[in-house]
Amino acid sequence: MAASRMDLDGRPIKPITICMIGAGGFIGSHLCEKLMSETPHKVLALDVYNDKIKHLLEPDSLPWAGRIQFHRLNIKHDSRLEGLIKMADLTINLAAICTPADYNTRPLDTIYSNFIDALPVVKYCSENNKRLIHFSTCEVYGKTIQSFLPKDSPLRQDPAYYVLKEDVSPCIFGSIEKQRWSYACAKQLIERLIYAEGAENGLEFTIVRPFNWIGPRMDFIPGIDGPSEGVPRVLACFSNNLLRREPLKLVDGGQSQRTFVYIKDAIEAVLLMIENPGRANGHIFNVGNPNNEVTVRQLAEMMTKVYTKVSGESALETPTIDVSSKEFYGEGYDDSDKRIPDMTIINKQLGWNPKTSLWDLLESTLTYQHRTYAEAIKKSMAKPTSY
Ligand SMILES: NC(=O)c1ccc[n+]([C@@H]2O[C@H](COP(=O)([O-])OP(=O)(O)OC[C@H]3O[C@@H](n4cnc5c(N)ncnc54)[C@H](O)[C@@H]3O)[C@@H](O)[C@H]2O)c1
Ligand SMILES: O=C(O)[C@H]1O[C@H](OP(=O)(O)OP(=O)(O)OC[C@H]2O[C@@H](n3ccc(=O)[nH]c3=O)[C@H](O)[C@@H]2O)[C@H](O)[C@@H](O)[C@@H]1O
Repeated sequence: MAASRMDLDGRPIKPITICMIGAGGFIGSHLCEKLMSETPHKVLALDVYNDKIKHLLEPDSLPWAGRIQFHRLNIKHDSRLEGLIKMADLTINLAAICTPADYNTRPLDTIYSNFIDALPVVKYCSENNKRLIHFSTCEVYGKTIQSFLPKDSPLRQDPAYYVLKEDVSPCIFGSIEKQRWSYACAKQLIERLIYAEGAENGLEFTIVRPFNWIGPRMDFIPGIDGPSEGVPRVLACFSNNLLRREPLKLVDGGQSQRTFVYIKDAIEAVLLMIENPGRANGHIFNVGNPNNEVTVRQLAEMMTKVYTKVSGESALETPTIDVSSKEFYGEGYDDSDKRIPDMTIINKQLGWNPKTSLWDLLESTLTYQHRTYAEAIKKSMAKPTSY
C-alpha cells in the first residue's frame, strides 16, 4: 500500500509520525480513522478522552495495531508534550473548547484553551523545527461586511461583501461585552502568532479554517453521552430534539446562514495538506462547502424531513419553536450572520473540492444518530423520575 501512494506532484509519499493533539474529538477521530485505514503513517494520539477512537485502539489484532498510540494527557500541564512533539515529524493541533454555549458563559476557559494552551505547542514546534498544522476556525471572519449595509442596499447582492477570503476579508467582531467573540478573538491571535513564527523564525505551518464540518460523532447527546444540561453545536442539538420528539429550537428566528460540509469530504482536504507540505506550508485554508448554504430554519426543516425518512417515525405537529438567544445561550451571545468560504486558494494549492450535498450528508449522519442513540433515549425517557 505504502509504495504506490503518490503526492500531488507525482512523488512517492514517505510514511511519517504525526503528533495529533485533540485526537479523541470529533475531527480527530475521523482523521485517525482515515490515517489508519488508508495510509502508512503513525499517530501519537493525545487527548484527555479516547471514547471516540476506542474502536481504533482495541483489540490488538487490528490491522493498524502499532501505528496508533494513545497518550492520555492534558496539554495545560503535562511535561510529556515537548517529547511527543519531538518524536513526530508533524504536529496537528485540534485541542480546543469550541462549543458556542461556552464562549459567553466560560470566556476565561475559552480564551485559555484557544490561545494560552496552544502557545507551548507553537513554541515547541518552532524551536524543534517541526511542521505544524493548526486548527483555527471560520469564526475568525466574524460578521460579514454585508451585515452592516442598509437592508435595501443593492450592494448586498455583491459577493465582494459576503464571500470570505483568507487573504482579503477583514475579521469583524462585536463589542467586548459580546463575549461570544472570545473564541474567535483567541483563535485570531494564535493565527497571528503562528504566522509571525513563520515570518520571523521559519516555522513551517498550515492553518485550517473549518466551516461547519458535520457528521457522525460530533459532540454529544445531552443526558446520554454528555451532561443533561450541556448545549452542543447545532447538529447535536437538533438531533437530540428529533430523537426525543420535541420541537427544534430556533435561536432568534433561525435566520443566520451557514454552509455545512461533510466531515469525510473535509478530512480528504486535511490528508492532502499532510501529504503535500510543499503546497500547504505557509498557507491558511478555508475548508467548507459553498454549495451547501441554508438558514438555520431551513436546516431544521431539512433535518426533520430526513429524520422522518431514516427513522420511519411520523413528523411532529410542531416541528420548531422560536427561542431568544438570551434564553438559549445567556447574556453576551452574538452570531455570525453568513459564512460562505472562498475556495480559490485550496483549489489552486491542493485541487480539493467538496462532494457531498447537504441532503446526503444529513441522511448518513442522521442514520448514524438514530442507530446509535434511539434505544438509549427511549430507555432514559421511560425511567421513572426519582423524588
Ligand atoms: N467541527 C467543526 O466544524 C470546527 C469548525 C471550526 C473550527 N474547528 C476547530 O477544530 C478543532 C477540533 O474541533 P472538533 O470539532 O473536533 O472539537 P472536539 O471538541 O470534538 O475536539 C477537541 C478535542 O480536544 C481535546 N482537548 C481539549 N483541550 C485539551 C487539552 N487541554 N489537552 C488535551 N486534549 C484537549 C478534547 O478532549 C476533544 O477531544 C478545534 O480547534 C476547533 O476549534 C472545528
Ligand atoms: O463549526 C464551525 O465552523 C464553527 O462554528 C461554530 O459556531 P456556530 O456555527 O455558530 O455554532 P452552532 O452551534 O453549530 O450553531 C449554528 C447556528 O445554529 C443556531 N442554533 C444552535 C443550536 C440550536 O439548538 N438552535 C439554533 O438555532 C445558532 O444560534 C447558530 O446561529 C462553533 O463556534 C465552532 O465549532 C466552529 O468554530
